[in-house]
Amino acid sequence: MKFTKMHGIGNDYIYVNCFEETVEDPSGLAKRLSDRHTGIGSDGLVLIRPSETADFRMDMFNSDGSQAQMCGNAIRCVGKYVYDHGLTKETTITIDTLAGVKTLWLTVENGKVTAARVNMGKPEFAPEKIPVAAEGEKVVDYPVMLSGKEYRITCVSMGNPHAVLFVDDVDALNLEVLGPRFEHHPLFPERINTEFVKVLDRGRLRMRVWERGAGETMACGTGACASLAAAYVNGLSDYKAELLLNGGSLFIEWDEESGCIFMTGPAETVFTGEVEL
Ligand SMILES: N[C@H](CCC[C@H](N)C(=O)O)C(=O)O
Repeated sequence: MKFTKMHGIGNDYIYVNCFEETVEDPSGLAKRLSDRHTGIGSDGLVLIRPSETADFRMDMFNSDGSQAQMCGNAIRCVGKYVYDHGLTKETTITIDTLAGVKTLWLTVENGKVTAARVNMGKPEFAPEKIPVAAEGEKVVDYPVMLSGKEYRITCVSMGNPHAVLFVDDVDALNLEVLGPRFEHHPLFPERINTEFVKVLDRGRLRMRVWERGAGETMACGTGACASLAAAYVNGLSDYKAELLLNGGSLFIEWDEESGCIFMTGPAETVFTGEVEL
């Protein structure tokens, strides 16, 4: 099977062009090929497929084999892949996902896509739609006991579930310990992506993330959107901010008129290859 390795500020995936390849068991393949010793090495697997309702379809699987509704860094790379490989000549395209159809505006330099702006849709705060097993209209600045310590979380869905915490020093956190405790907490029936955010100022947020099904990644596009939304509703940021992630920056803006969040960031190709299945 042919594949292309791509990343969005270090959040790296294996991309398969399903116009040419057939993938029988994407969940099992994601687990096998994501291994950074016995596989190709990645945060997961992304299938680029035809769509009846949009220009293309993206299906995304974490490195543990679980399928996610949406992936911000991956959708920018899908936009890059389809343009660079001549599957489209358009620079405004639509990609269908389990979180609905997303619109992308591609930045082309020297004939190749270097970045994309994505309409990530509206953040969802209703607990039952995230889902979070909590009462009330929203889960904002909500106390959670974890290993004898109280944390305060704000939960948002960008199609996939997020819990955002505001902390004083993200680099001091032991995510290997803390991350799984949030990911598998009974509050989250479908598990959770957890973002740990330090507010540098109202326009700059430093973020680390423990991703559902992947562990700590270098970046998380949906998580960056959830973090901006959470910072805004907690009165900690303006409606737009630079999100400083381990792998680089994403620019996130919550458009008041449409209620949608827009994400802008780079997309890069690392290498192409073939793998024996
Ligand atoms: N781990 C996430 C999917 C990948 C999201 C992230 N890599 C992004 O860029 O949005 C989940 O299970 O919901």
